[in-house]
Amino acid sequence: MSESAPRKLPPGTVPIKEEFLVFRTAPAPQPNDDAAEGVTATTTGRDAGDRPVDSRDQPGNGGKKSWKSMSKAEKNAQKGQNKGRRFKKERDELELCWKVANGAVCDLGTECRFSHDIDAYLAAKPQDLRVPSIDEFTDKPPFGPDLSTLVKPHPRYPNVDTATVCPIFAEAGECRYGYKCRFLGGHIAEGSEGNLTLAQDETKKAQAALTAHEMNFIGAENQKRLRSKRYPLPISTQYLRDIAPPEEKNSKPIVIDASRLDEADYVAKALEVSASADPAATPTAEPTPTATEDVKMDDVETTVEKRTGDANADAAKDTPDVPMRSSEKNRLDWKGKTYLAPLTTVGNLPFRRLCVKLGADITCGEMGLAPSFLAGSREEWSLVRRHPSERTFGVQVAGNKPQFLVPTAEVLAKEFPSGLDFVDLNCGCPIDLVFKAGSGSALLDAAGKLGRIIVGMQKALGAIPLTVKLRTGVKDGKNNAHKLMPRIAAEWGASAMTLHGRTRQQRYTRLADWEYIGECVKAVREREEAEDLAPVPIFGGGDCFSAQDYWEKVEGSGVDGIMIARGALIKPWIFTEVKERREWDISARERLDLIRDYAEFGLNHFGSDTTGVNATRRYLCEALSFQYRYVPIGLLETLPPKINERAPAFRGRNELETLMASGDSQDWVKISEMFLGPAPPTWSFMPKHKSNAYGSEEGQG
Ligand SMILES: Cc1cc2nc3c(=O)[nH]c(=O)nc-3n(C[C@H](O)[C@H](O)[C@H](O)COP(=O)(O)O)c2cc1C
Repeated sequence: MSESAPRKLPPGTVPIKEEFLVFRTAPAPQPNDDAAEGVTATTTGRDAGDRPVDSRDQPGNGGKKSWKSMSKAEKNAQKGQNKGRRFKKERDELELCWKVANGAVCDLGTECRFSHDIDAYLAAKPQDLRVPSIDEFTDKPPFGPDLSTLVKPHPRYPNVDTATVCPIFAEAGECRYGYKCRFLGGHIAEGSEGNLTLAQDETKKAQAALTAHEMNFIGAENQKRLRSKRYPLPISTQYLRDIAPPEEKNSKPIVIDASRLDEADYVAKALEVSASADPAATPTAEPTPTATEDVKMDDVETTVEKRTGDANADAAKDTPDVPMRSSEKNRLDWKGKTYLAPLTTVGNLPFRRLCVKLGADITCGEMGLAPSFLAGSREEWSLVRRHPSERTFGVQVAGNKPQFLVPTAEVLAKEFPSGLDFVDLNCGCPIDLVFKAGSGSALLDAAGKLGRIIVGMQKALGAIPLTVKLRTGVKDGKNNAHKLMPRIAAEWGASAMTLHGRTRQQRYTRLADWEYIGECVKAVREREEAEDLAPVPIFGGGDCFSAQDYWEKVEGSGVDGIMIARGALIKPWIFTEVKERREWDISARERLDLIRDYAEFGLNHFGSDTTGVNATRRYLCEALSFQYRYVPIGLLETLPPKINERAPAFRGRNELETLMASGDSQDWVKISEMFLGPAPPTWSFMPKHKSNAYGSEEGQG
């Protein structure tokens, strides 16, 4: 409770009503979004000496050393990312063979290194879980039901809860995790000998082909062909020959060399590509997700014909240096649509699915690295996965030269002619290792190369449109997007552009430059008009945090829409607000219901076995590491809320709301346990940015 209020809040503080403020008014530490995106202090050329006043300077921080009393080395160790964090894969103690787990016979027989004894496995297996319905929750501790007690244990298999519902079975009519599923009681039947068998729901299975199966699987054979450089790349080979300097053109054969993976390797490590911990991307031993490649969504089907190999063949015959016009491709009709920005780690498929449910029209996968795609990396190809609910979906690729990016585009187009609505070229990534390799935002300062990349990728993609995501420039005071963007659209033929209104050097603490975004839109439109070209969609990005903000920025700058990133991470319902042009005072229970949705989507994607449950838990905690930053708008003196304001310590309108505002990573684990059952004793969550790892010294009331 507020003991010393009223006190004047410092400028830049979230205007929380006095009755919700707790004993002190110092704002919470500014969350480090640069670290969350993967940007280090060296990227920005600034030290964290400009760290805002934070609660580590306050007494009562759990016995930890105060910020002021730390040595420089200790401060350095505290700031930025938790680089050493690792997430261990949780497994069952007794490992059951995947074939047997699915009711099949294992050809390896006694040679198989996994158990074939279902009864022994079920006896040793941790007990079933269930995702409680939202009606079982209240606003007061303990908030939800005790998941350690099974509702209706099976008479002979006491670990199996016959009252549970398996989220995968509920959607797909079958569960690919079979006996290994932690929601097994949701899909068992009694065998003739009193044994357990696996149930199937044929009606659901038929429906699921259109609504539930994820799309865009490259397949093991293609990965192998990529790895061994046997994947045919006629369009790229021709294009790279055509753009090669005259002395090289005829002398040596063009080799698309994806074996030079040192760049990709270290970048991938630095980025901690989310899929590396994604059990859905794990190989052969685990179940192959149900039929996917030939699943087509209704509306996608209509475009299939337009995107057949013929378009590719035509592209190959084109004159090499003449860009393919966006008018020759599937047009992107993006006006008035909402766009969830690509987000490494946190913009995974379950999160995108949640945002789609809440109104996001366009979604884009996490950034993947072109050399890793070409090396057939399983993790990279898992980033291409799409849920059928994603109506307009693209994948994002980063790379430093046509030799990587054009072939990657060719493989994408060949493998997923109906599974991708666009491919996005990353020209904005600020991360040191990406930038220093000449990828991401480094391309902003390499116009000639950028042109060759865009023209080549457009050709290789055939009917699939290429879009480009930019920052305003590399260095502060040296914006150059206004010069590049008209060329990207009019000269090189990209089909859409998105512009994050910051330079590479600029940190999130300074606001995006929306006036400059407006100047860039104007420059593009002038050039298009002068050359009688149809306008391509331009989306702006930066700091959008409310419906009011969205529409003011759209109207003020002339963009066709806004690509939302952190706003969606903190409040995924921002898409509903934008569409309905209202600010939503969402209740804590409504928010909890969205967390429940995320848990179910996560189990569907990452898996419902022990490994999948804990991968879901990990990504749920990653999501909560942003969502706790939401200050309920019913607590505010004035609207709209702003993303760059810092929250003073506050309490919610009830205990659940207070819990959801906790910055303590242990509380995020606690929330995950409400839906996923107790975290294993060996499991821990370390957030990406250290300000969170420090725990909730703010004392949320
Ligand atoms: C955690 C995080 C991950 C991001 N990952 C990517 C990415 O993979 N690709 C990309 O182009 N931008 C990425 N970005 C940048 C965002 O897409 C967006 O351009 C930027 O955050 C500005 O928008 P905002 O102010 O709405 O957050 C990331 C940003 C954050 C905070």
